[in-house]
This record gives sequence, C-alpha cells and structure tokens, in this order.
Amino acid sequence: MIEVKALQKRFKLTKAHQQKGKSTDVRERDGYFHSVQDVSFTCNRGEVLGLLGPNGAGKTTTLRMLSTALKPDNGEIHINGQDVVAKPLIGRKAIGFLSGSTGLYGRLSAKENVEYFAKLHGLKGRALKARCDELFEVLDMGSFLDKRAEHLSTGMKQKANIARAVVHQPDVVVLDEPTTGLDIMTTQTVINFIRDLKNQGTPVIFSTHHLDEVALLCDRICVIDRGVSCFDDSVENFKVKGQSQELNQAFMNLLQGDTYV
Ligand SMILES: Nc1ncnc2c1ncn2[C@@H]1O[C@H](COP(=O)(O)OP(=O)(O)OP(=O)(O)O)[C@@H](O)[C@H]1O
Repeated sequence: MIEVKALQKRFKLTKAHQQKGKSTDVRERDGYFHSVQDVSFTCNRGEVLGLLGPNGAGKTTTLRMLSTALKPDNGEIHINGQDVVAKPLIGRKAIGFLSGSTGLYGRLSAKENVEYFAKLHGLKGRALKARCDELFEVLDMGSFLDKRAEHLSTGMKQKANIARAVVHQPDVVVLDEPTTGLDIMTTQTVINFIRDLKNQGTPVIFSTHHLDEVALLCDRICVIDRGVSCFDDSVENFKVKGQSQELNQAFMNLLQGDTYV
C-alpha cells in the first residue's frame, strides 16, 4: 500500500515573474509558487485510485514527488511501511512511474528500450526475456517491437513507456495521464492493463481528466484543487458528497460547492 500525508512543494518564482505585479492566485506568496500545499491520500493493495483536479491543480507535481523525481518540502510518503522520502532509492525500486514526457531512447527500438530498463533493474537471462515477452504481449506491442522509438506513433510510444515503467514489477504503479492523446483501441489496451495490475493486487494511482475511465477502473478518488486534496475516499462517497450519480456532475458540484471532506 502507499500512504501519502500532508505533502508540500513550492517553486521559487523568478524576479521577472514577481515584477509583473500582484497575482490573484493564493498559491503565489513570499516569492514562491506553492504548487502542492497539503495533499494526502491512501491506496491499498488491489485498489486503483484516480487522481482528479482541474488543469494546474498540482497532480503532476504530486506524482513527481511519489516517483522521487522531486523531493517534497514537507510531508510523508510510505510504501508498505517504508519511508521513501528518507530512502529515495527504495522508492525508485518500489514505484513504476509513467510521466507525461517520454523516457525512451530514440535510437533504440521499442524492444531494446524495454530490455535496457529491465537490465538497469537487475533482470537478466531467461527472467528478463520472460518478463519482456509477457509485457509485449499484454500491451500488444508485437507489430512495432523492432522499430526505433523515434519513429513510433504516440500510442506505440505510450505502450513502450508503460512497459518500461513496470518492467521491474514494482509494488506500486503511478501513471500520469496514461491515456492522453491515445486512440480508442490503445486506450482500451491501457485500461485492460491497469485492470490486470489491480487483479494482481498492485495498487495503481493514475491522474486523468476522463471520468469514464474512473468509473471503469477506480475504487477510490482523490481530488486536488489549488494544491490541496479536498476529497480522498471511495467512488461511492464521491457520488454522495458530489450529490450526483454522474461522476462529471459530482466532480463539478464538489469543486463549486467546496463541500470538502
Ligand atoms: N518548476 C516549476 N516552477 C514553477 N511553477 C511550477 C513548476 N512546476 C509546476 N508549477 C506550477 O504548479 C502548478 C501545478 O502544476 P501541475 O503540473 O502539478 O498541475 P496538474 O494538476 O498536473 O495540471 P494539468 O492537469 O494541466 O496537467 C501549476 O500552476 C504550474 O504552473
């Protein structure tokens, strides 16, 4: 399981930005932009958590802290009881992270990319081949395995990126907008893949703006608004608090009504 408590992250504003004049955004103060002010959530074994929030709410910044790419200014991240803020190396092994930007080497093929990351995680020989073949099959990558990453389509790149992120069978999988820009077939492959992870017991956290995916996959929802997690509970309670059985409407009601829990 992964437990996130009271995370905070601020970024120093440039002089040029500060000279522009007073901002109306409450997150801009003392020469800093407080992107993540107070974010907490939990995702247990076999659960999928959907991370929701308007553009610029702080979702990517939060996920980058989970991945150890960013160090929190304050707050806690525990995976199966281990403090991964204090021990980022343990965090890197325990988390499989798909970021918005591609982490593939353009001159390597899709297959070589995934195998390369498998080797970095210490896999070799038959175990490496078996794990890579399994991912190539479930992510339906057979038709482009030998194509260079720089020549892959958006969907092909995303599949290779997902395979790269999870090749070491991490304890927790964190996906930043995994279906953005994908066609219907590729989106379905990614949705099936997340469902498989859930069935295997792996906690999955993914950010999205597509509430139909949340309805299909999620057990829990965390909503971030202006850097604060204003809801962290089950999908059922999301509908109750948002006063609608329809997730889009419940989301808007929650944000507009500020009926935070
Ligand atoms: N390095 C940085 N320096 C200054 N501000 C930053 C930095 N990184 C993020 N921010 C700001 O923090 C806020 C949160 O950004 P973040 O990318 O986490 O939002 P998000 O919820 O993922 O948005 P979206 O849904 O549009 O992807 C934004 O206002 C962004 O401009």
